[in-house]
Amino acid sequence: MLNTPSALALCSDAPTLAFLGPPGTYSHQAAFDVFGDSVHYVAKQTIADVFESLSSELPFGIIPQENSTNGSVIETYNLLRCRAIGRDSFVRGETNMPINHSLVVRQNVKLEDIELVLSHEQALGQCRAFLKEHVPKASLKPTDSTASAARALLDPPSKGFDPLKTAAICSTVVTSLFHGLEVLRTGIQDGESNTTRFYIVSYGGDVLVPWITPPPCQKRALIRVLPASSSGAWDTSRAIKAVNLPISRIDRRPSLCSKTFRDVYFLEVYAEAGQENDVPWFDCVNQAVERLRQASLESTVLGIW
Ligand SMILES: O=C(O)C(=O)C[C@]1(C(=O)O)C=C[C@@H](O)C=C1
Repeated sequence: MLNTPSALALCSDAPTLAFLGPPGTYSHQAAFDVFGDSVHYVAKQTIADVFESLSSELPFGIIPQENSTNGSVIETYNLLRCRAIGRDSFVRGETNMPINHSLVVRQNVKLEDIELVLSHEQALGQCRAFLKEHVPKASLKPTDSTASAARALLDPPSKGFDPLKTAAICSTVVTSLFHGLEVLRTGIQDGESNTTRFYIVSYGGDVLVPWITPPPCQKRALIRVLPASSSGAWDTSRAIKAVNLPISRIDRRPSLCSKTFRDVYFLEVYAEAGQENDVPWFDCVNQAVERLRQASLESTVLGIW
């Protein structure tokens, strides 16, 4: 659980880590579980800002990747298309966190007053059934993060909505960080075991990640694959055959190139239990990349961990 005052006790040479802010987001809590007092936390406004801020001065970041109820975090996969990922910045690890959402309001606001619900689009998607049943007439408005939704409730009404008729979906932690808010309902997520997986990213592939407890070596890799511009239609089975490693997930996003439906694919691969020690994992992944190249598929390793 997040424990913000301890951040003050950091030694000055601790590295910095960017997270989706403001303080009190789930990204902040997930990072704190993994890094505790071993990093300085730097809040960023959007997930894109987390990626874009990575540099030798701000070498670490945490980004939400997938939720067990609502699926892939689209914003993250859109950013993983960027050339700088796999060249300057890399995925270095992962962490899972159970997500328990609350409906938070300004003090004394009642459920029947609510006409608008603010939150990150992932959180809105994870609470669909609750919203339909309890505030069916309320409009839903996506915000940069769950904690920024809560903070907006403290803004004056001039911001385009009335905070006395608005609720935020966020963690209960925000009520101890922003005064004047209270929890109306808790445990409002649809999935029984609502969990979000986060990627830990770093600027440069070699910089030592300051885990408080180093995770066991997982032998995973994320590979971005794009059909070569000269090749014909994309054939998923060709890529799967060429990779020839177990694939735990495949994501697909528009590549934004001029050729219609020439999408970019993200393959997360892993080492089969028992086969880990035959060939070093790093070599296995590079051999897969070479096979993809031979199959006319342009690929980039976005991370090996
Ligand atoms: O808005 C936050 O609190 C976040 O950290 C982002 C995020 C996400 O994008 O998935 C993280 C965990 C929850 O799934 C909801 C929102």
